[in-house]
Amino acid sequence: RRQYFHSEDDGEPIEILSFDEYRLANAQLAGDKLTQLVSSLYSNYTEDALDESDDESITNLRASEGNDDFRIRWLGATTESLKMDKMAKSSIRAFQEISKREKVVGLNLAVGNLKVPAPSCPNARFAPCRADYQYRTFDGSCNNLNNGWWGKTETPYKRLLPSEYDDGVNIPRRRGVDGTSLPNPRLVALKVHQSSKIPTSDWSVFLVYFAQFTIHDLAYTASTYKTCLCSSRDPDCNSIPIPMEDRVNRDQRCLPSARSSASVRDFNCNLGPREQTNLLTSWLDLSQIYGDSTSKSRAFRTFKDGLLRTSIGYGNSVLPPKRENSKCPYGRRTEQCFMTGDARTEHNSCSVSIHSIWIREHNRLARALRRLNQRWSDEKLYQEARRLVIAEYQHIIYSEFLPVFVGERLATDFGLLPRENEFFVGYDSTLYPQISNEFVTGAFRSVHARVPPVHLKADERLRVYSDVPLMTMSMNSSIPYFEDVDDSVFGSLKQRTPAATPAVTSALNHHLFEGISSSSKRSSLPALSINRARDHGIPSYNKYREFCGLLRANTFEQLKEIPLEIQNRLKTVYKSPEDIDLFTGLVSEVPEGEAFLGPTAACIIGKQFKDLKFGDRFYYENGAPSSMPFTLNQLDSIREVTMARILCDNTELNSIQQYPFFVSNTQWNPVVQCSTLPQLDTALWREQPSLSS
Ligand code: HEM
Repeated sequence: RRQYFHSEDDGEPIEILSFDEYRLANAQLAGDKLTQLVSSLYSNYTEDALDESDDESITNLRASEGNDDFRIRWLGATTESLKMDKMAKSSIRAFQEISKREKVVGLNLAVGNLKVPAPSCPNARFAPCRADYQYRTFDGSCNNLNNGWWGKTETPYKRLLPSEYDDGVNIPRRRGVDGTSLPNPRLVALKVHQSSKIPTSDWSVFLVYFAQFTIHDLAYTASTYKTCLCSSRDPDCNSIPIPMEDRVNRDQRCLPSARSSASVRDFNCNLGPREQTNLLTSWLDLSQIYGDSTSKSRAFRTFKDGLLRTSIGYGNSVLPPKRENSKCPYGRRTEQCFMTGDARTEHNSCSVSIHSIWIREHNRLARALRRLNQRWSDEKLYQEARRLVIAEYQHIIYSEFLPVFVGERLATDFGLLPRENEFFVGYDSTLYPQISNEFVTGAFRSVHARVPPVHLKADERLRVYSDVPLMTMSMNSSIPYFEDVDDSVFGSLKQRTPAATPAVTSALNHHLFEGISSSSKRSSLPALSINRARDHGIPSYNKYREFCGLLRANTFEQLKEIPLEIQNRLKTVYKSPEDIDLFTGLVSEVPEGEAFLGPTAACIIGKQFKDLKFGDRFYYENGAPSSMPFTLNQLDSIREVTMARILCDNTELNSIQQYPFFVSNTQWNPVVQCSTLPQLDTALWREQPSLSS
């Protein structure tokens, strides 16, 4: 049985009873009495939560940002996510109140079958779905016709393992197995994630930025939207004190960090410990391009011939539309920036370019469809081009990206590889498709350890002409207007990623946000990631080893997937393998065979992409009538599309290596002429005249 500590009473660990165990132990409360008690208390608290008028954070948010939804999103909070935060915190307070009243210290009412009473239950406010609507909704709702909110924006993450908060429900994980404090996250960043000279690999840096592009489609964790000073006692602040050993940060007292916003467990009204909200849709649906609400999607459209809005950047390159009359998210130069479905796109020039390439692909296909189907309306052209671009993107994810990222063996075991012919028949409407908390706070973040310190730039003939330090090419929204961003993608095709080690490059480990943050002098990305997972109550790495079929280690020596030298580094900060933080453990592993990531990260990611394939009614290979399938001929043609072809069709490249996720070599990844690569046969989308016309 797990042991927890009460927030007010840091002394003795207490045992947590599940709801059913509690019922058994307290016969006088058997039956409905306890449920009634919860309901009445909960209603008191949530009535408060639903009253928006006194909601300070929502008012502040609107006051500071006006009605600029794009900027508000960038800040990591929305009106909905802040409302949910309030409601979830009310439910946590109700648990604490009940546990106090019943004088059962540590009773975990969060475990069991207690329900949020209507009307507070989010599902009670959710409109029914239309089964006959043939396209994906923008906010991801109604993909699953029985559970319309699954995969929708602003819904909770799921978990692979139960949360472990310090008090069982809310306070960040902060103690190890022996009850003493876990190591300071910044100390772990210094001792384990210290950068050193790292060998390179055959994977290209393009793989790293394609991964980032994917996460900008899948997950963005809602924040409590607090400005945290080092002296702040706000429970939403969870800043990291500076350890004595930290010479870089002698001029500041902490690395400020606000907690992620709280969420209830799900929309079916089940109560539970604190969860976190994903602001984005769970689906692989290019929501970062098309927007994740109907209103946002409209801001990206020209409403003519199905085209997306664009702007022209340096060297005549086609970029996302410009942001008018609004503050830019990042930058030392903030006079010009643009508008995307996910403002994190503006993180660096490589992701700006990848983003623009998919917008160009949409417009390329919309024009081709228009040539074939003169009578199609703007709406039809837009939706059909959107459906087709999402299909190409999903095909690249499942046929090229995942076999490299998680390895061919795991991709096969999880059933991720596309079929060679015929339709896919595995759609499972009972599969819960939410992004998992572990995927976003641990596994996908492990790519931070593969970001190189400098970035190559190359011309369209793939000739490298300069290298740029990471921090110069990132966090500057105006870059696309004074340099050709596509050169960053060309450079990334030529550049090798650092090999898999726990080292995180100095720009991210020691100089994050330097010169651009108003609340701190600088920060540390691995320290923030470790701290974030504790904020989310994510259990230790060792438990995920077991979850993924690896040995749960009793000693550091049993961590066979981690090299001896790294085991020794881990021992300098952790007292037990049971305490190792998820991010730190994942990046310490050596990848198996051909995989880019270690076995535990690959397992968490493989499982997620399985859910996103088998649980997505609109998955491009799905042949069921309810998915509005492509014809088999169209599907075969989509299966010909490759990452290389997309890059050729939408940039100035005339030649490229066959597999862009690897740097080129003469044996199995030669540079080939674009014209030799297979191409989508758009003629298959010519609408046949119906018999009646
Ligand atoms: C190139 C430089 C990069 C910078 C400066 C950067 C910076 C950041 C920052 C500041 C956070 C939030 C940390 C927190 O407070 O929890 C974050 C989160 C994250 N980053 Fe990066 N990152 C970079 C590259 C990447 C890449 C290449 C990937 C590829 C997969 C990636 C994946 C993620 C993920 C999955 C999260 C969590 C997102 C969320 O929970 O909303 N990042 N990154």
